[in-house]
Amino acid sequence: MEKLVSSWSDGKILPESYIFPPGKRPGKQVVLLYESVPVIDLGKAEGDDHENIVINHGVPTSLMDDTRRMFKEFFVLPAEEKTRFLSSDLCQKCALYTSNVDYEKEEIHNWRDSLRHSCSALEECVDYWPQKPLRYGEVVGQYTVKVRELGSRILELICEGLGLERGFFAKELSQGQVLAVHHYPPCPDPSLTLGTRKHYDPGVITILLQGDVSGLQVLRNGEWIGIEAIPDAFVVNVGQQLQIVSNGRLRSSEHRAVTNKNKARITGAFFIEPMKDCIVEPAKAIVNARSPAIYKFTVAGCHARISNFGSPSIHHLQVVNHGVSTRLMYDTQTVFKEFVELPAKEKSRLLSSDFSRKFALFTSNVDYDEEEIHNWRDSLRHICFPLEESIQFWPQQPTRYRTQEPCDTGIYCFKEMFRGFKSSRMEWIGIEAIPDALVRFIMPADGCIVEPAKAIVNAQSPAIYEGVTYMDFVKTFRAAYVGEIDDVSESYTIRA
Ligand SMILES: O=C(O)CCC(=O)C(=O)O
Ligand SMILES: [Fe+2]
Repeated sequence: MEKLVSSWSDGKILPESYIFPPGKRPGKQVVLLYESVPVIDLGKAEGDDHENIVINHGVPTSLMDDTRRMFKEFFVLPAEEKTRFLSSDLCQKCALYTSNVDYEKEEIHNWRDSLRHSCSALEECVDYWPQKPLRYGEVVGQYTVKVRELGSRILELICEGLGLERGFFAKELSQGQVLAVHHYPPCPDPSLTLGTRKHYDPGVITILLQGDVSGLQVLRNGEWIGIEAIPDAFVVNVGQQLQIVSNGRLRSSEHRAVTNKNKARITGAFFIEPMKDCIVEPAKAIVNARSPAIYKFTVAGCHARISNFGSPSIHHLQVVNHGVSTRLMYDTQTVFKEFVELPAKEKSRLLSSDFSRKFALFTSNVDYDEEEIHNWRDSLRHICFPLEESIQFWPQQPTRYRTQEPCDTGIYCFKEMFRGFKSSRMEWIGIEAIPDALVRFIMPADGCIVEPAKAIVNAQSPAIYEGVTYMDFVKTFRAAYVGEIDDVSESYTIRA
């Protein structure tokens, strides 16, 4: 067993075995902090998938502080006190190791030491935990009980969101509970190494206590984004086995931890996992003919990677807990309905098959005259962005259609829901209202070049499509629509 980083590092030398290859290093660039990690306020119970920051979580701040103190006191103990826990066998009830348990096999090491112990059932494990500092068992014991309660509440919310019966996760799917305490000593050059290399958490959920030093980063759209350390908050990660159980509706995201030049960072990751041998599979209640299972079952103990039936890409998402009030959604539908019920004369003034207009009411499709068979629908389509400029082109009847007051308007919700897109390249936003359905499109601005994102294209994964201006893309799209060409994406595929 190699020595702990903290027992040999003087903070000045970074051995070669810790230097990651160029493409895997964090580099020197400043990583943006994630501005909008969804915050679950358990006073209000809202959230979404991936990472969430949880506040009002019911774990007393004093207990969080005491726990962090215990972690710190453990790691500053003299080396000989810690030696007896050294082990790379994760089946041990308590193991202290450096980098990873497969230190011997890995080429490059993580700049960290970790203490990992099981927490369930507490009475059975606590005696195996460190005896020093003296209050470790008492304080960390209480902490794990509270975090476990928090985990149960979050899992109940997830049940509700997924439409599963209460208590779905309460038994074997969440009986495994493990705490990993990571110590990242100050590192001579954080740009060259990693504290925790990129990975997905394998379990159901992870409740991470980041403390007061940031370092956690998540991969979003090919870019690493930092999650700010808020001492009183937890970061909750969706694990890969929850991704399976939710049949892909909740997604686990790749993350890593970077090191810090001046400060030691100590974090506590509480993993809620299925019991070994428990069968993990898409929940039967959410799998049906329209939404078939996309994952095979796997046995928890053997779980290494998600086994996937088909393509891992998401084509459609259903969003719940989206922040648009039910009242507002209902009002929106009512306003559409009122529009549809207006006398034909009133609406005929608005008929147009010209999509370049800011507003068009049409039947079937804009190319009605050319198509052989029509769709059984009438549609209203108008631009929504920027709202202030486009709203004047919208229907004047019913009068509420244009209202911008929050809460009793038909359209305000979209402004709320898509606020975030204002600064992006996705400028052209249209909506189509069909009596019973509403479709909102978010599209690039006309001149915008649409191409594979540079950050995800590289030698191993070269671009498979060439870039195209959005305007040209629309022309090809229409040609495919009327059957002049077969497939839009084919037109832009780069041939070897
Ligand atoms: O220490 C951190 O910030 C992340 C730790 C982590 O991702 C893990 O233990 O799975
Ligand atoms: Fe993790």
